[in-house]
Amino acid sequence: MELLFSQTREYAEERDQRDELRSYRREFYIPEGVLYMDGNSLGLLSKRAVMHMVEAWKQFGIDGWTEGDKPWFYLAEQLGGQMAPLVGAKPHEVVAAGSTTTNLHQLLATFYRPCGNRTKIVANELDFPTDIYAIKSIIRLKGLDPEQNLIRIKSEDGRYLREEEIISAMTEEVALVLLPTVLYRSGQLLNVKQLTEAAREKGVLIGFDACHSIGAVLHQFHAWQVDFAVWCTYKYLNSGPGGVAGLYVHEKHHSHSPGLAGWFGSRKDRQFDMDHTFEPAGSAGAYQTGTPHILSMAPLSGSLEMFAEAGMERIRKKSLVLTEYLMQLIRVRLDGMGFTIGNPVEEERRGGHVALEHVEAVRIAKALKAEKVIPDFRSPNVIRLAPVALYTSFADVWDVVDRLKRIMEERTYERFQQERGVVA
Ligand SMILES: Cc1ncc(COP(=O)(O)O)c(C=O)c1O
Ligand SMILES: Nc1c(O)cccc1C(=O)C[C@H](N)C(=O)O
Repeated sequence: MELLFSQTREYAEERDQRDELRSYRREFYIPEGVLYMDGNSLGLLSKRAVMHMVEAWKQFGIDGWTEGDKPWFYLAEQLGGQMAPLVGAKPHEVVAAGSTTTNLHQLLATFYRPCGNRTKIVANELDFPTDIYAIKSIIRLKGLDPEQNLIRIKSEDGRYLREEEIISAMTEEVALVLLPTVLYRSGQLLNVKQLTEAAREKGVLIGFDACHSIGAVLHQFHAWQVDFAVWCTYKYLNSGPGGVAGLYVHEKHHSHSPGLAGWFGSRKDRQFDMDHTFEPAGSAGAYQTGTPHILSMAPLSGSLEMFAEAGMERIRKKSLVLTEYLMQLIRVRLDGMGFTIGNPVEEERRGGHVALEHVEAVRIAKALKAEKVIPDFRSPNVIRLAPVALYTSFADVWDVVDRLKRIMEERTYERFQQERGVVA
C-alpha cells in the first residue's frame, strides 16, 4: 500500500499548521472536547451573523422587509445568489426556500408532465426515503400508479449505482429522472455531467437532490444544463436544524409556471398589487410559495460568507485530502479489526464523507459517542464520518481513528445495546 501521509500525530499537527483554511475553525462553536464528524447530517453553528435577523426584527418590526442591510423581502434571492457559485449556477437560477422535501414537491409538480407514453420517473433503490415518497405522491396526484411508473434502479452491492445502468433506463417511456448527486449512505458521487448529457440526448428532464454535495462538492449545474435541483442547507452549509433549503432551476425553464403557486413566487414589483392573477417572477424565485423563513436564514447568511471567502475549489480540495487521510489511517491503524471502507475511493466518485462498514457498527457508533466522537449510524452496518473542510482538523481525524482503535482493542462497544437510537 502506498502511504501518502505519515502516521504520527505530530504529522497531523504539522498539516494543520500548513492548512490554508485553518482559521475558519475558530468561526464555529465546537463543543468542548468533542470530535464532531457529523457535519454531513447537521453542520455546526457559525459565529457570523447568527443574531442578525433577530436584531433587525427588534429594530425595525414590519419594516425589516425593506429596511436594514439585509431587507427580508429580497433575502431568499440574495442567499440564492450566494449559493449559486457552489453549484455553478447563475445567481437568478437559485433561491433559498422551503425544505428539501417541499422543494422536491414543488419541482416535481412543475417538471413532471406525463404525456402519451412518457409517464415514468427514474429514481433508485438507494435513494433517501423522502425523495421516493415525493415521487410516489406526484405520480398519484397525476392519476397514475407508482407501481407502474416509478423505476428504481437497482444496486448490485447495496452501496453504489452504475451510471450506464441509469442511462440505459432512460427510455422513451421516461418523462423525468431524479437522482442524488451523492448517495446519503455510501457517499458515492454520481457523474452528474454524464447523466445530464444522456438525459438531454434522450429528451428526458433531469433533476438532482444535492443534499450531500452542497458545500462539499462543486458542481456546474448551469453549464451541464441540469434542469433542476434541490438541497438542504443544514449539513455542510451550517444553517441549523430545519434551516431554509435551496433550489435551482435552469434559466431555460424560467418561463414555466410553478406547479405549486404562492404569492412569494410573484414578480417582486407586482406582489403587493394583491391581484388574483399570479405573475411568476422570471427567476428561480418563482418556485417559492409562502413567506420565507427569515429567522432560519440568519445562520445560513453567516455561513455563506465563509464559503465565498474560502472558495469551493479550496473547500473541495481540503475535503478530499481529509477523507483520503481518514481512509489511510483506517486502513493502516484499524487493519484486521473487521472494517470495510464502503465509499468509493476514487476522488471523482467520492463525496464528503467516509462510510465505514462493520458488523458491529451500531454498537461501535455508540461507543464513539461515549468517547466524544460524533459520527452517525445508518442501518444496517454503516458508520458515517465526515471531516468538514471548514472546521475539522487533521489532528481531529487522527484522534477519531485513535479512539476507534482503542474501542476495538478494549472491546468497549460490547457494553452497548445492539439497536439504533430513535434518531440514529
Ligand atoms: C438526500 C436527502 N434528501 C432529503 C433529505 C431531507 O429532506 P428535508 O430537509 O426536507 O427533511 C435528506 C436528509 O435528511 C437527505 O439526505
Ligand atoms: N434531516 C435530519 C433530521 O431532521 C434529523 C436527523 C437527521 C437528519 C438528516 O439530515 C439525515 C441525513 N439526511 C442522512 O443523510 O441520513
